[in-house]
Amino acid sequence: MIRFEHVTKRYADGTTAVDDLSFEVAEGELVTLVGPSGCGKTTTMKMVNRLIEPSEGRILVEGDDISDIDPVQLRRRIGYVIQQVGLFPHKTVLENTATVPHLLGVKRGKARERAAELLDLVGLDPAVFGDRYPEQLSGGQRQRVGVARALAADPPVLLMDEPFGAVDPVVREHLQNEFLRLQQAVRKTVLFVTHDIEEAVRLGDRIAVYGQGRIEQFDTPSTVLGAPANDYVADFVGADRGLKRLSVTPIEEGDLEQPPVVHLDDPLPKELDARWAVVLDGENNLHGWISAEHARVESGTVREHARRMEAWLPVGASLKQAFATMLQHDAGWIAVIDKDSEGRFLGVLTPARLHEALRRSTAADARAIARDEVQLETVTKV
Ligand SMILES: Nc1ncnc2c1ncn2[C@@H]1O[C@H](COP(=O)(O)OP(=O)(O)OP(=O)(O)O)[C@@H](O)[C@H]1O
Repeated sequence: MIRFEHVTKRYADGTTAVDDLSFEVAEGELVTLVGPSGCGKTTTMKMVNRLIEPSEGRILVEGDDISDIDPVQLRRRIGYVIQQVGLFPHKTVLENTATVPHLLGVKRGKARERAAELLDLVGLDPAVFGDRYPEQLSGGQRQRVGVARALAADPPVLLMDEPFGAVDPVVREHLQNEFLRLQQAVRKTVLFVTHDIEEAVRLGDRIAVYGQGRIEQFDTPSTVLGAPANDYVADFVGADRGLKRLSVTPIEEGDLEQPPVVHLDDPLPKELDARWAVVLDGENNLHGWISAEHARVESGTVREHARRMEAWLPVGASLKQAFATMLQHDAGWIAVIDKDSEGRFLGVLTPARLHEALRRSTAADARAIARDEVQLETVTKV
């Protein structure tokens, strides 16, 4: 847990970089700090590991006031990943990763074993990359070593300052996805600084949108995109926030349409009240589809004429993935299957249903906010 209580940072020249900041990152939560250049994100982050001391207020890490902890001790409890990874150029990848545990007193052999595990975890085969030097890696690979090294001491808290800022957009997205997968496994308490709203939305359990030294909104990605707290946030998240919102809204079962369904061993259906039917196997798993026109003029069983269905997703995938899948396969609809089974068919998502799902989620957030406001007012009156 990281907790800011009324923290202000004034630099010697009078600049107030952070002004009366209070918020909390819960245990195992990933909070992204996002905002324009110079708004105080890095200052916020560096106060957590005492690279910068606050002028006022206090910060707690795992319940302890950090001003009571020796900075060196403190930094051992906190992993730190920055854009310019700062790997030791004369040490191999494995040595770089094993350095911190070794400093903490772990025996060399054990530290190297742990380092190899971590490299594996961040997607670098230690047998291939372990003995290379940093200059023999791509930018994306160096960032992965940076993440592995930050995790090496198994710190409960991770600070990440634009860790994927220096790589191209494709590698960046790849690293983000890998990092999300990793975070599911290790569940660290993470404070992640970025100036890229897309990145903030994709990674954060919650997002803090910064104005000048202050948080303008602190909420889940879908609420920030669907119901920006004020004009500043609306402007910052962009006029295309509806599109961004697609990526944080999951497909739910209630969004799906139920088209006609036939089974592989059925005779070809002669009457269908749609232009196509979904084809399922004996266990109601998705097999493919068949067009009504084709079924009417041909003979035999469904199995002989069914076409494979490539455009499908598990329930819970994002509406953005749904949209991309439709475009990729030039499909007017996509099949949605159960995520825990072998592919049990649940229904289909059409463009109209996708649009409804998007409106449903925007409306739900707007209602939730209205309810909060009502409750706050009631409390104030009492
Ligand atoms: N040592 C310093 N002395 C004086 N002012 C500083 C110092 N360090 C930062 N600032 C100022 O404090 C403000 C916040 O800086 P900070 O680095 O926290 O912003 P940021 O949001 O991380 O920006 P960026 O995205 O550009 O890294 C800026 O106006 C900056 O110029």
